[in-house]
Amino acid sequence: MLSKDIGIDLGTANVLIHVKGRGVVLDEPSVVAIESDTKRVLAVGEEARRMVGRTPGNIIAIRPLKDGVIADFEITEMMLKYFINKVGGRKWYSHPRILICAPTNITSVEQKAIREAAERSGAREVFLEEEPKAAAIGAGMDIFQPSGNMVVDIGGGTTDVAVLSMGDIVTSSSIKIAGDKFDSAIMKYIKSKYKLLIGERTSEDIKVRIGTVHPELKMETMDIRGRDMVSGLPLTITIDSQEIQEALWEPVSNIVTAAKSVLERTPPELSADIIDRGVILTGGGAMLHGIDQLLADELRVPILIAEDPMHCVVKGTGIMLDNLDKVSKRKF
Ligand SMILES: Nc1ncnc2c1ncn2[C@@H]1O[C@H](COP(=O)(O)OP(=O)(O)OP(=O)(O)O)[C@@H](O)[C@H]1O
Repeated sequence: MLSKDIGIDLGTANVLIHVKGRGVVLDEPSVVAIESDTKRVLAVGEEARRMVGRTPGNIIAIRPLKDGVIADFEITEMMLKYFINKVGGRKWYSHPRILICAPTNITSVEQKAIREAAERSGAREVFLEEEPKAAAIGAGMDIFQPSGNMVVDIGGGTTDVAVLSMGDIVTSSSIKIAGDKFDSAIMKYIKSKYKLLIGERTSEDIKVRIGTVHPELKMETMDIRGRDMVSGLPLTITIDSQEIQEALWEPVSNIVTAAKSVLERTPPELSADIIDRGVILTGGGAMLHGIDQLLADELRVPILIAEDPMHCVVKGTGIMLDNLDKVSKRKF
């Protein structure tokens, strides 16, 4: 029987679960496939993600969290319960405490829905924490000292920028521009330049394989397939990293602006600490080629990519559960 505490990163793109003593035990896309007429759930997570853009009319693959908010909370609840049961099964009878990092901008109604979903899955107590705090802790920062630590967490739906000191957020900004917006910017660019329609998964693949925001550092090409808007037939074209840099310019400059605005609002003593320690990048978007170099050029402070950036938030939830007396214990 398990009585372990569990930490959950309920992300727009991925859900990760950390169980005390076992580490990260689940890492799956936030996708649910349902039959549209009966609303029957056909698949959750990786299996459902493989269906995105490839389903017949009566099946839809839904991403219940979008742009950092819960777009469909019934499905979110279903997904959350499915994942909690998957890692604990019937063994959760001794009721774990669950700490969840959810998108920053969720409403109190959505918070309640998440709490109820977690409770119905067997939680004894449910805590909510802010994502950038967990990201900073999971990246190895000691945010409990009276000194400045800055984190930029680029996820799927939101980018959270925060300066933390003495266990709390001092200045922050959260914008709905992150990995998903990068993918749609690539789709839009290819549609307008080549009159070629590509899907979400192809676009993400392009970003990960040849995408860059610093063209001097990378020049690769890739053949991509889609549907020609003129003939309506399948077509293959070749694109390069410089074109992707052009496509990503707008969303990436919004992230630079958000980071600058946080620095501008940071008290000078804390700014000095940030110059010494550097800014830590977390989230999947931290792996976008050249983003560290670009931010270093623009912000004129050292930028470091966290080790294992996609696991920082969930690792942070694990550490916070061990130190519940130090964290804010925002039970919701
Ligand atoms: N190598 C890579 N290069 C660029 N982007 C990447 C790479 N690997 C993953 N990503 C992107 O990272 C994003 C997912 O990151 P992450 O799992 O941290 O987000 P999330 O926590 O689910 O989202 P949010 O924090 O907004 O709720 C996706 O948009 C994915 O395409």
